[in-house]
Amino acid sequence: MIAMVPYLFELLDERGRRHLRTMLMAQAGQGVLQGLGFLFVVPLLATLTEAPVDWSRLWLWLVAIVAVVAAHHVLLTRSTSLGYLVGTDVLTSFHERIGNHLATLPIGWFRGDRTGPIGRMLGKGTMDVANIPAHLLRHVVVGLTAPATMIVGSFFLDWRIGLAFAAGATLCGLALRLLMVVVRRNDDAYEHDIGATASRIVEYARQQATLRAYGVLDRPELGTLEESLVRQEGSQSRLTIRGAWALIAFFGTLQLVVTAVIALTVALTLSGTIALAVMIGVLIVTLRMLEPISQLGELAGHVQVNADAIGRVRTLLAVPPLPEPVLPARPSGADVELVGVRFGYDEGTTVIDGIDAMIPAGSLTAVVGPSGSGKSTLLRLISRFFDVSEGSVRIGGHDVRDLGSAGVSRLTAQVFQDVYLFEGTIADNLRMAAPDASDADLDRVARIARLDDVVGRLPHGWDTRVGEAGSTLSGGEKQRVSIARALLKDAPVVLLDEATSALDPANEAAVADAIGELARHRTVIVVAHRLSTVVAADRILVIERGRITEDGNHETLLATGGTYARFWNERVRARGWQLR
Ligand SMILES: Nc1ncnc2c1ncn2[C@@H]1O[C@H](COP(=O)(O)OP(=O)(O)OP(=O)(O)O)[C@@H](O)[C@H]1O
Repeated sequence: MIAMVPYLFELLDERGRRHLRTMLMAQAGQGVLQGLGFLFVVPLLATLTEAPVDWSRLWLWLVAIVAVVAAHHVLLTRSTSLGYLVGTDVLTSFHERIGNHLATLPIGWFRGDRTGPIGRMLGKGTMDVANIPAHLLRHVVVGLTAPATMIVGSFFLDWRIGLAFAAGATLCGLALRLLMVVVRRNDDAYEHDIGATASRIVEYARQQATLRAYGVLDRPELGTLEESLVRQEGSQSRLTIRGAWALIAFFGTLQLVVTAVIALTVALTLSGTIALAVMIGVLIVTLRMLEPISQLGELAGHVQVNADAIGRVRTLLAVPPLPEPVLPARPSGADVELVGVRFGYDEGTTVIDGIDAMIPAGSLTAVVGPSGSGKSTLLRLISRFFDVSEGSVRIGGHDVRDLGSAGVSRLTAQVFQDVYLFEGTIADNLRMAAPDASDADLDRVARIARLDDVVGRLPHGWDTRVGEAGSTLSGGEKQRVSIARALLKDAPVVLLDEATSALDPANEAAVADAIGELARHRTVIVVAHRLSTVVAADRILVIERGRITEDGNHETLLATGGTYARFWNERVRARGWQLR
């Protein structure tokens, strides 16, 4: 239970840590004072029942009790306000830390099934963690320190009663531990199922068009959304039922311990071992001890659920980021060199199988090859979305690992197959690449990327909102926005993954012109699917099964009569057929 405290320290910044430290000390003080307050009742009662009554001693104990109660209230006020403060610290620092960390993770980490759990972690997860210092920790610390003080104090009353308390506390501690283990196991399963359901719901909402196009409501190979919901309900009811049984076991143990202590105290009184006043005092202490311990039991489930949320945040923060150089290298030029590059997404698999190529600055290189041969993967390695398993990717004479992520990002601009536009206006989407770009800059790149006629046609021009993921624009229009964005970034190396989907002739011509413009003063490497792009390239690399099998320009490769010639002939045939 208390193990989560070091994790909170670990996750907070210096200011938050200071607040947490003071809060914990105030809460521990509160617990000790609560325990002492009840213990002081015993000598008070003993003094009262003496004949004659020693008034000065009686006053002394009364004053001691009043002082303890007053000090307890001061600490209670302080720790409560600090609890809210630390809760706010947690909320503010968490989103920042998680966000910063996500930005450093390899792109490969972001799989589709991670959207649900990340969303839940950033929403409910951070609220759960903030709840620990704001509400729960006080009950945990007081629930432990108050009984501990009473147990230590009870040894001064009578060692047998002290021993009985200590044995009872051990039993209750074990029952509490069992309760937390039960909650943790079942909560892990519940969180897993709820995260999976959240991912499915996101997919279900996003992919409605595809699902309806195929006349299906769901993807049966992943199990239906309904099945996910049923699984989630199942794990939720298991968590509730098993948690309730463990709680009943805890309270049963507590009642047993209390009954045993009361029976022992009465027996000791009847045998004349302890005085009647001590018995009454012990009974008061025993019954008062019940309150913080019961509260601890009732909250144990919540504490465990919230501690699990900390665990998940820690697991995320422990995912190693892409290594960054201490002193990033400075590139000279914009040529791209691949030296013995090997790579596989998963252990034991090979997608890129030893590629060597020198791509000079300012050239346009087309990469062609069968589907799945590794073309897009090559662009991802040049962008350093992943690190190579062997060999080296070099830009401007330096390994991308020595340039660092920021360096590679400055040097490269990407235009991907699946263009993703962010909710906002067309202008916002372009200014992502250059926040300070003027309206004139936007107009300039729009003309080059043939985006100007799209902007001119839309009712709100640059201020037209593109909808979530650019849903209000056509595929060709989105590509033009994406090319304009890359132009605005003005990076010396442009990596372009041409969409495989066919564009209408107007869009195709516009995109081809835009690529030509892009290539004017830049190193452009394009995974090409269109004849117009391939034929315009200075050089063509044919990739098959992760290797370069042909390397040359259009005429020489066509003359070779190999894979490229087949690719060319097939496309020409397909095009001719289309036109007829
Ligand atoms: N994120 C990923 N995780 C695991 N495997 C992947 C991932 N992305 C691609 N692959 C696999 O790597 C291989 C090469 O994929 P890649 O996308 O580079 O091919 P491609 O030549 O660009 O294909 P296409 O022309 O169809 O886009 C394929 O077998 C693919 O299944």
